Amino acid sequence: MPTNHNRRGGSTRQRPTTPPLAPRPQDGPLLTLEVERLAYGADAIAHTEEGKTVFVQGGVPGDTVEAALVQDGPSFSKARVTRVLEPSAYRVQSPCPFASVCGGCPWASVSYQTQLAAKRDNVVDALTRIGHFDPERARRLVAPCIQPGEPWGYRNKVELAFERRGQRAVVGMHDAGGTGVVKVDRCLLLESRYQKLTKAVSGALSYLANSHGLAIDRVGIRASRRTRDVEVALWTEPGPFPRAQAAKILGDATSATSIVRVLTKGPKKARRVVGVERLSGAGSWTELVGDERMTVSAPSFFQVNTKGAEKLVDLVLAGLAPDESDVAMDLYSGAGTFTLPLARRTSWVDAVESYGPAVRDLRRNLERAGLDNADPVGGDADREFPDSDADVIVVDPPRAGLAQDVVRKLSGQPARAIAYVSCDPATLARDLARFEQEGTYAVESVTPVDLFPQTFHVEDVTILRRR
Ligand SMILES: C[S@@+](CC[C@H](N)C(=O)[O-])C[C@H]1O[C@@H](n2cnc3c(N)ncnc32)[C@H](O)[C@@H]1O
Repeated sequence: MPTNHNRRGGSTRQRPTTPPLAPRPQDGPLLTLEVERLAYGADAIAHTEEGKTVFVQGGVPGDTVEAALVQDGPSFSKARVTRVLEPSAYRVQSPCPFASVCGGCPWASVSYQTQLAAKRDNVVDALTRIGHFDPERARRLVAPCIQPGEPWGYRNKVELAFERRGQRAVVGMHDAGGTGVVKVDRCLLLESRYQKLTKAVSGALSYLANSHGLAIDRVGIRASRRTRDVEVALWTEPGPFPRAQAAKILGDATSATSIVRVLTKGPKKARRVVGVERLSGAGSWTELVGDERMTVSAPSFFQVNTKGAEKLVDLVLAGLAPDESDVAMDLYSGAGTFTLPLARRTSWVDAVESYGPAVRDLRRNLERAGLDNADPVGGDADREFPDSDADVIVVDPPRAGLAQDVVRKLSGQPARAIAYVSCDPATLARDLARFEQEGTYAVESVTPVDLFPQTFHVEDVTILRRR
């Protein structure tokens, strides 16, 4: 019996038509599995008769499937659904014809209400297992997962992978197995008016790459329905590059308002950005988040779900209730998603962000908004920890979470409350346990927000209140 889904929603009873994936020559033996639940990851979980855990790609809780073994380790195995023998009531037909081959939407066949319930369960599970919170308290702390917008067409950004196959170049999405690239005609995760941009960019770049033999690491596309800005960013190593041709071909294919080249150096897994070249148009991309106008350069972080970002801002402001006499702190500020709303509501904001271009974006965004009561500092949040007493604090670190020293320094602050925005339940759970050990702040609430429907990812806003 699946544990982490609910039974709401008539649409959950539709039968799947996504074609099952036939066994491949490299696959192992076929297993018959009953899929139990969704974990924090792309695959669902089942067990063999002997009790061994199997991570099942393409499985939906409640399904009985035939699955090909693709990896058999000592403590767990991995398998891939080749046939759905008895579909779960929570299996839906994905509207995307590429869902079974593209790696972008591993939960596309899971009903949306089941996705929301599983995300909350995964956060409760992380707090209990990793943060060692009492299970009953963890369940009380974690709110139901909020749906900020539509479960499809929510993204303002997609990334395309680039693969050379002999003389040809293929530009598309990473495949579901994570080993290759699949071409997709349209990506249903993008805002509806921009879904065909993937095909346009892929076609233009395949042509350019074939005729110029150029290599590209990846391609970022950002598109805003609100400002109508479209940016195409080509990530490449420094060196000769057909700049004018790239600008012309991509411009004709996409009508982009900005085309840039992001220059990177270093080993594949640890590439460093060493510069951004404007090939045509604005050289940056602008989105509206609530009342704020946010301009970001291609390598700067920006939430991919604009309505979701607005929900995060609402939750942070509701939890902190800042007022005009307050001093605020915004660590890991990026281009200012939280800095600007805080600056409008408080007397002063100390912002810290390690990535240079994002600090420049933040300065520009503040200046354009006419806000001069914020101090954006470039550097590591620990080393550049503001030398001020804050009344309210926002932290929004990357996946790795907070350094232990940052938790210690935050715990020495006199603030009324801290809003911790997190994209990783495991590091969030670890850090919340550390906060409670420090003893100054107690976790008041954890609210999951679904910024990434059709995937296992979840964003959380935690409010820590001074004891
Ligand atoms: C999840 S993003 C949040 C950005 C911003 N709050 C927003 O909502 O757009 C995390 C940010 O932390 C920055 N960052 C990463 N490591 C950092 C560090 N050690 N100190 C300060 N900032 C860091 C990243 O460059 C990125 O902009």
